[in-house]
Amino acid sequence: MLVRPRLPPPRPPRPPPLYSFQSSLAAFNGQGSWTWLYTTGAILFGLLVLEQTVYRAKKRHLPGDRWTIPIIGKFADSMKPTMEGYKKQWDSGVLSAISVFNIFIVMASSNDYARKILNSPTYAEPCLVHSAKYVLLKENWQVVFLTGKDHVDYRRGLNNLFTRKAIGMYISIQDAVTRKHFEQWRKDFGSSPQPLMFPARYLNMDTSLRVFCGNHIPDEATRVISDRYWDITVALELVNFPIPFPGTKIYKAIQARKAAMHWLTLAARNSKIEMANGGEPTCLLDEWVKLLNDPTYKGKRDFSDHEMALVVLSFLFASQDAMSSGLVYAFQHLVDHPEILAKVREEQEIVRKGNYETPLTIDLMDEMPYLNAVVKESLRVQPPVVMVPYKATKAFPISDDYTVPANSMLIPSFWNSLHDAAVYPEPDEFIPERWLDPASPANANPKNYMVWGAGPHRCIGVEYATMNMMLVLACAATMFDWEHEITPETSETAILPTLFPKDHCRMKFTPRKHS
Ligand code: HEM
Repeated sequence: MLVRPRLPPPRPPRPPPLYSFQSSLAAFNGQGSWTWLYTTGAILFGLLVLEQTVYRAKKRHLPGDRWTIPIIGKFADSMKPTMEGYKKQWDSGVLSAISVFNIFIVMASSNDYARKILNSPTYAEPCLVHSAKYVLLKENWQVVFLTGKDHVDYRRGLNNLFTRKAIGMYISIQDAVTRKHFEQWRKDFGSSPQPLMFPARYLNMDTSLRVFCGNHIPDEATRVISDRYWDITVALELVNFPIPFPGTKIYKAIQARKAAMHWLTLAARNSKIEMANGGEPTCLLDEWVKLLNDPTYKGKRDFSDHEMALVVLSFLFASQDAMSSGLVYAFQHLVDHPEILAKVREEQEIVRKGNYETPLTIDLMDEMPYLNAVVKESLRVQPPVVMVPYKATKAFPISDDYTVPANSMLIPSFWNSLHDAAVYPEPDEFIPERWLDPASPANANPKNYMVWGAGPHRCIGVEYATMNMMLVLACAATMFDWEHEITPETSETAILPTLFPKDHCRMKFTPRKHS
């Protein structure tokens, strides 16, 4: 008998796969694939045309590339900025346009336009690079980096920390810290030229921390914060990998900020305890706590330890790189102009009468107009901060024929103001004498001197920074003979984004013998 094999029941038909590589490949050979390709291509093309159209509509007649590089714009240039590149941009027009990752940027290079941006708080406010909110903490924007009336009120309170009386106290701290560092410099720089940049940065950090926090933090803290602060500096470059993955610059900067905030918060707490116990102020935090405890003080309110630490952190952020740049270039200008260094020493001799061990005071500093002119001129020739980023909060009619579109970045730059030959004849030359004649074009045009910015956000630390630079130079001029090793990179500029000589200024200091 023939037995028929039993057939399995028929399978239900398989549902079509959601995605099949084979079927896609096959489809590519069919009609639908071309439609898909054409559509995608058309969308991409449309987006690229839209990008160019928007760029050109915003740029209008301003100088700048006629077409922007798709998506990235001038990203490559902003990764490796050079002074030559900046100068080319500034000289291309008083207002000029660029685009980076579709952020439309208007650069203002004339004195009038730079000042107009800084003095138009209803249209423009300071903005920081993307990484800043990670590095300096988001809540800093609620308490320190304010704008408008909130900023004016907050700043009024902080101005009390930079009165002449307070600066007088800070000078004695600056003097002691500087002399301590010079003992070390004697050993480190004595035998052969060494790069000055990092020792100058450490000196500045140590001085600032002692001025701000006094003895409320231990010595080890100033070293830790100083060493790790470099991670913050490099993370605040114009362009950085935007997400703080472990190992990225922003990640390292966040760790550095956490270390700094730990010590700064402790300092605020210690200062409050000491002032509550009747102590006399010996640093900026003490001055502040004492002011807040004064029942007649109008700006009285509670400041948490954390908020006070944030303020000190923002002072460090605003001062550390700029002060270090200013100081390194001041050394370089003076050592390269021995006749000017000789005049600084002559003035020191007259004012201090050979008594170089006695600490400097604010009254003695008042008697050093030549040294003051040296600092002013050095900062003019090589300004630490050449531009500051602002943002147009609404359409900003900056000139009769151009309105900056809302949300554009606006970058007032100071270089051309500070190198204007009509105000500073021989603008690239280091000539402190131009500040000594009250009728000189330099003194007659104070609005050109944009080293400290202008308007409501003008630097709060002008006197503090000037005094500190004068003090360091006064001590170094009298304690050491200086030598400078010129290298092929001496006259090249590193943009970090404050300016430094590319070779970090190689100096030798040997103890000076006084007759
Ligand atoms: C050579 C050293 C320095 C230079 C060249 C410098 C330059 C500047 C510039 C250009 C601005 C921006 C101004 C604007 O937007 O109009 C600024 C703001 C500021 N600077 Fe300085 N600065 C220096 C040192 C310091 C020091 C020592 C401190 C702190 C003690 C400090 C604290 C600040 C603060 C808090 C701001 C923001 C002010 C605000 O938004 O109201 N700076 N500085």
